[in-house]
Amino acid sequence: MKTLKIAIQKSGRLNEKSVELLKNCGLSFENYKSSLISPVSNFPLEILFLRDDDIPEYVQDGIADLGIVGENVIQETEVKVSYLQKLGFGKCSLKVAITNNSDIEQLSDLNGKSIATTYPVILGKFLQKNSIDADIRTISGSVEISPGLGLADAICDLVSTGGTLKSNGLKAFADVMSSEAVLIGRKGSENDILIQELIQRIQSVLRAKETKYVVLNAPSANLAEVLALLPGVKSPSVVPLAEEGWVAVHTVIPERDFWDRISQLKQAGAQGIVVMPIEKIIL
Ligand SMILES: Nc1ncnc2c1ncn2[C@@H]1O[C@H](COP(=O)(O)OP(=O)(O)OP(=O)(O)O)[C@@H](O)[C@H]1O
Ligand SMILES: O=P(O)(O)OC[C@H]1O[C@H](OP(=O)(O)OP(=O)(O)O)[C@H](O)[C@@H]1O
Ligand SMILES: [Mg+2]
Repeated sequence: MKTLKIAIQKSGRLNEKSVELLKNCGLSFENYKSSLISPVSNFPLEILFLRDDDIPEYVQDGIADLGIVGENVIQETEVKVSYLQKLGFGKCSLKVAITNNSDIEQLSDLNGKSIATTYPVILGKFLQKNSIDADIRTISGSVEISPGLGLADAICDLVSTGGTLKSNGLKAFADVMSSEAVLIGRKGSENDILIQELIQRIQSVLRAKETKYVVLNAPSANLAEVLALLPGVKSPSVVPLAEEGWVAVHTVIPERDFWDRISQLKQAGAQGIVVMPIEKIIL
């Protein structure tokens, strides 16, 4: 039987979440820091642990069938791969940032300036699109210190909390792209049966992450009002309680409108609300 290969980051921002996602998909493997390849014992899959920069090309060239990597790295390496699934972690933005005391006020002020980055390809396209003629200084890391060292007038780097910019006396100036981790495959690989199975497992984990299993008690007289607040996977389950005139309602509700709903439910007479995490939702 064919064995798939999936490339994930060996260490760094995406490693832990990538391993966690695969484990949550029911895949059983050892995550030795020293080994660069790990077989999955209960699915025809091998996991390759790589530098994230190499993952898009490995997938494009068929050395790995699948990869988990940030969209920023895919765009920078200009590979031709299929985006199979956004994964909801590793969220960040690529931004141009300037020093707090900079005289740069609008995009056109970047003309003639130097910008340090580890993303010369994406930045080059952004500058071209905005008809800006600036000098791109490609460096391999610690980009945020370059204006302080007099190496560049501005930087283009990844930002999430903004803490690194702030601690280096910089402020965000322009958004270049937003990014998150994605599952990629070779062009056409989405038709492969094993890959489809893996995507389905990943989707069931992601769906479950976005939702909570809620059990609550409510007076039967208020049931209609409570049910109107609870869209279930299909329809909420209603179970009579031992105490006359009360029911227990079981349902699945999206995390994003969770708190809103909880307060509305309480107003509608719901009590003893228990919220539980869900491992998988298979549709
Ligand atoms: N501050 C951040 N918050 C959230 N996600 C981030 C952040 N910084 C980077 N990322 C995402 O995580 C990916 C990996 O970041 P990391 O800093 O570990 O990369 P790296 O140092 O290039 O790692 P490698 O050693 O594998 O080359 C980035 O390409 C980006 O998609
Ligand atoms: O906005 P913040 O939350 O401060 O995050 C931004 C920082 O995160 C990334 O680096 P990382 O910490 O991954 O280290 P690296 O530069 O060694 O890759 C990025 O290159 C920024 O420096
Ligand atoms: Mg890298």
